[in-house]
Amino acid sequence: MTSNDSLTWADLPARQQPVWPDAEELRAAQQTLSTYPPLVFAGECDVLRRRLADAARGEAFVLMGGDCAETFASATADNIRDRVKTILQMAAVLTYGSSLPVVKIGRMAGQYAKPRSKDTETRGDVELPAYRGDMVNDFSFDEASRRPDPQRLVRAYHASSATLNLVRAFTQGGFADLRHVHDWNRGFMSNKANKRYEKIAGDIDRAMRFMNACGVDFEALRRVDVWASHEALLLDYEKPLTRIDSRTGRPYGTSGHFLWVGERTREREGAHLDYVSRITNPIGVKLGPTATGADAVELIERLDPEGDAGRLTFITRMGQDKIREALPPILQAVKDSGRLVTWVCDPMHGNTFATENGYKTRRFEDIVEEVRGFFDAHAQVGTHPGGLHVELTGNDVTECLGGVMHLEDADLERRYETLCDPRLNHQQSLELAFAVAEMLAERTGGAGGLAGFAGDAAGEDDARPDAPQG
Ligand SMILES: O=C[C@H](O)[C@H](O)COP(=O)(O)O
Ligand SMILES: C=C(OP(=O)(O)O)C(=O)O
Ligand SMILES: [Mn+2]
Repeated sequence: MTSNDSLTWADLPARQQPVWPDAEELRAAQQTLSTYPPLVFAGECDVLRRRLADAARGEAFVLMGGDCAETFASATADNIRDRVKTILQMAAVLTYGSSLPVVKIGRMAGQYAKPRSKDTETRGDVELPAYRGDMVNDFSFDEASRRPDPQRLVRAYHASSATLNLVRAFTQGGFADLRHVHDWNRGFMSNKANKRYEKIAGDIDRAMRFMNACGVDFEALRRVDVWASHEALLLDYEKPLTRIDSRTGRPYGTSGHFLWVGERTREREGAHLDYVSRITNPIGVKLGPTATGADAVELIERLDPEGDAGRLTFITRMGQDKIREALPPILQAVKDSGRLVTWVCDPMHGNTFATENGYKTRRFEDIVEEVRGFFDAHAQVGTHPGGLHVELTGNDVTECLGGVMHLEDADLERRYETLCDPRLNHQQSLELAFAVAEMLAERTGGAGGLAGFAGDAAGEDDARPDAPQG
């Protein structure tokens, strides 16, 4: 990777950017970032692009998950480990159910900036700038905390670097080896979902011991790839971290392997689409219910002109009440264009609402219903449901309603810790993986173990609101 001195950027309008109070402070922070080493490397991004191409063809399934908004304070070893473990557990369940490789991507090591519905927040008679993520300002509700501070761009780099270092240590050092499938469940509060997980882990363990006895070499399992992704929202952060790959002379965003453009910043003439059109990473664009088939085809022509499978992922976030109408025509238009993209379902962002007691939340059952609508839409059109994008944590928070614990409005205040959107807790994340594994198994013919898996579920968890049809 070489410096980005040769890169020039068009001066285009960018939505959702903070108003930095001091231009000189911003310039200094960007200068600092431009001297720092890349967080990820071009060759790694290329490998991920090939994995995403597998998912586009229906030969792999993507699991992307992590906080809505990472915070500097929560970038602790325990939190990062528990999030990685949750993703590994979900991936094991999905692989078990579908017999497909799962491409594991964290919403992690860079997810520090947020688009907001309103520029300001009012409490009582005080109005202050909205919290835009730790990369911009602090959540505390006072004037000094909410002032955008460019030094936070530099802190975000260091927090991302430390997070990525730990993720790499966990996943390359043997911790993510499938032979530790039981260990990932340790330390979590005992609940129905992880009891169910234990059964699958037992099956996987037995299969591994059988294969070991047959002389299969498991060394390759020691290393697992967990990639880093975030929304490429703050261009003042992304641009100084964009570098030229010395092998190919092409620019890569080096703040994360996979970068996406959000629903609020995907306007045609804006700086965000222009930015991702210039980098070589695999990229995503969120598509909400107002997107049309023509929009999708236009995005493909602009962002993947070379027709490079795995380059472009559409992350659809329609809402469970809209997906069955909104998604099929988009899938059909893309199919008719003859182009291949990776389709990923974000069942979170179209299903957010506020409770009477004032919490922003989502219902677990709505989330499952949107994924079901996603699978049905793909079955109807004959395209591949390529993956799942969720906001989750490994902690036992109470932010989303429902699930086997039947969390209700009154439970939310117990552990509502997110600074932006409500996340699935550990148990709800596993439950979702079970539900999606079944949808995948129906599609792929599934693993031999799936019949028992569905049977177990019906017998043990008949109280589950999303009880799978055995
Ligand atoms: O994750 C993103 C949120 O949905 C987005 O930031 C909007 O949140 P808000 O409506 O609370 O501003
Ligand atoms: C803001 C987000 O999503 P969207 O752009 O789909 O609203 C998000 O992923 O946190
Ligand atoms: Mn969010």
